Amino acid sequence: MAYKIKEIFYTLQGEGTHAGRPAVFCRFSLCNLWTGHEKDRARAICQFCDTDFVGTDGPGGGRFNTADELANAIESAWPGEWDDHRMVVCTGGEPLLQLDTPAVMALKDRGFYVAVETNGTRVPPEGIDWLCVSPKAGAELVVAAGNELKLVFPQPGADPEGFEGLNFNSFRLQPMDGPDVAENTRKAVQYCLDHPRWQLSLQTHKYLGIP
Ligand SMILES: C[S@@+](CC[C@H](N)C(=O)[O-])C[C@H]1O[C@@H](n2cnc3c(N)ncnc32)[C@H](O)[C@@H]1O
Ligand SMILES: Nc1nc2[nH]cc(C(=O)O)c2c(=O)[nH]1
Ligand code: SF4
Ligand SMILES: [Mg+2]
Repeated sequence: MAYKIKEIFYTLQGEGTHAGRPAVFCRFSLCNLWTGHEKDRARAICQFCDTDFVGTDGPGGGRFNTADELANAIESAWPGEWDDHRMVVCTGGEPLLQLDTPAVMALKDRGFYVAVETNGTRVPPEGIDWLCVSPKAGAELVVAAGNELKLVFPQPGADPEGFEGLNFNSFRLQPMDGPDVAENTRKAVQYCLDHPRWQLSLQTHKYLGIP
């Protein structure tokens, strides 16, 4: 199967438990909750997306015909040394529309710790090392277990209490970026203080001005 990839780039994981860790980001094209076109945003299921995942025209992006081709491109974005620390973050768009077992295995064969950022509407393939699920109001959640549940907050129709019984090791609130980010950050801080099972996840790359 061919993989449509928007961009491949090396940066620090900005969010969640692994914030600060160097990783290659592989951003898959396509999402099942929004076309990615601004004209469709108001009627999308997920309306607050901060990401351009349309097409294959970003740095390092393209169509990769096999899992090995994709994994080779990701490997070539990792700096030459430090091979013991290889990490890839598969994101998008919605990576689980395309990421399959052959791709995960090709990455693990090359020594990568494979992390995935998903909206939780698709069953993940075997072999993922770190699964971060970010549920969206109005979208059926089919992934009820994983490493990290990272809820964009506040989201009318997706209150944190609704997810507390799921099988995750870490529960995070990430302030919704956009015009109200300052207020959303204050609300997320207060929610964590009042409900200590929840920890704050900041999008640190945005504060740092890195990709
Ligand atoms: C662009 S999404 C791609 C992966 C997947 N489709 C998902 O939604 O989890 C990557 C992460 O950014 C989060 N995100 C998207 N838009 C955001 C926003 N406006 N503010 C804060 N986080 C946002 C998502 O919830 C997800 O955790
Ligand atoms: N630095 C950085 N960290 C991230 N963590 C999750 C991201 C994403 O878009 O999925 C992201 C991103 O786009 N950049
Ligand atoms: S599910 Fe993820 S990629 Fe899709 S529109 Fe929402 S935040 Fe963006
Ligand atoms: Mg991002």
